Amino acid sequence: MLDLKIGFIGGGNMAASIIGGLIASGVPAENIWASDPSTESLSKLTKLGAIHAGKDNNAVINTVDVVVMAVKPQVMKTVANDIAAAAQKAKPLVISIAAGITSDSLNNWLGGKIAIVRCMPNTPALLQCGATALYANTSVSSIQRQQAEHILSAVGINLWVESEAQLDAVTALSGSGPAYFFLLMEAMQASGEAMGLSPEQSQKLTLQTALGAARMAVESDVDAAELRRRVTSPNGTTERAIGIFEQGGLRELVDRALTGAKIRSEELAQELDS
Ligand SMILES: NC(=O)C1=CN([C@@H]2O[C@H](COP(=O)(O)OP(=O)(O)OC[C@H]3O[C@@H](n4cnc5c(N)ncnc54)[C@H](O)[C@@H]3O)[C@@H](O)[C@H]2O)C=CC1
Ligand SMILES: O=C(O)[C@@H]1CCC=N1
Repeated sequence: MLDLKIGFIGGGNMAASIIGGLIASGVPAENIWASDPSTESLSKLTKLGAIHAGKDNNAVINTVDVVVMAVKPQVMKTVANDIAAAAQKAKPLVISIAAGITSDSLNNWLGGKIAIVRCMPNTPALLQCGATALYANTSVSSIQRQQAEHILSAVGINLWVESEAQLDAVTALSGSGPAYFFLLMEAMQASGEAMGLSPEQSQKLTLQTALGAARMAVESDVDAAELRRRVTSPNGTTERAIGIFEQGGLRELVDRALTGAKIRSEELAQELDS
């Protein structure tokens, strides 16, 4: 795996995170290629290590075993069409991290019969603390599955889904998910301030509470519901707050919000396919 030549088309935030994670996990920088028209993106990438960074997407395809497509969904079709001839010749494993682009669309834009792993990471990948779900089309071999896992595991945990449609649920849950926790943090901070704490105090207490709760939920051998019950003393303060959340329909609201995100993910796939 250390000899694998890995390329990135599009060298923005997500690509930089994955490249940073790969180098931190021991992948030699000289085995990494990246292309991006932006001089600013390229200079950020070269600061991560001595990777081969340039502006020619086709040069990357012609060189690597695995290419990560890390451009915005809206430009994916143009970029894929531009590299299709080279991809047909070189037949690399193509990993797409773009939201809403189906493996069928990308395969068609690349000229067909391409091994494609479509995945949905999330922004905590920036801290190598991401959660990624992966889906492989039928052209992907078991060795290529391992290569995709190797690359995405550099930025956090990953798991496979067997149906591509499940990626819409993943997008709604973990792709967009960090924003839901940030929203709750914003609301808790505002409430702390309204109750008389300074903005600094409220922010500090909110953020450490979020971090502590997340670590407990991940590291404990009991589930979130049990951890919640353990904070909730009979007739105490937590019970009052949880009761108000439940009466306000928090669970139903969360379900409606995530279902809305899933439907939007399905719509995006149709819009981007046209
Ligand atoms: N931000 C998020 O929460 C998540 C983003 N993604 C996906 O990751 C992908 C990349 O997103 P970011 O890194 O946040 O975007 P970004 O804007 O930071 O990076 C995109 C890069 O593509 C480059 N680019 C533009 N045209 C190009 C071309 N013709 N050839 C090569 N490179 C080109 C841009 O110069 C830029 O550096 C997107 O498809 C997005 O859907 C996936 C999961 C989560
Ligand atoms: O909001 C979005 O559409 C993208 C997909 C997952 C996170 N950001």
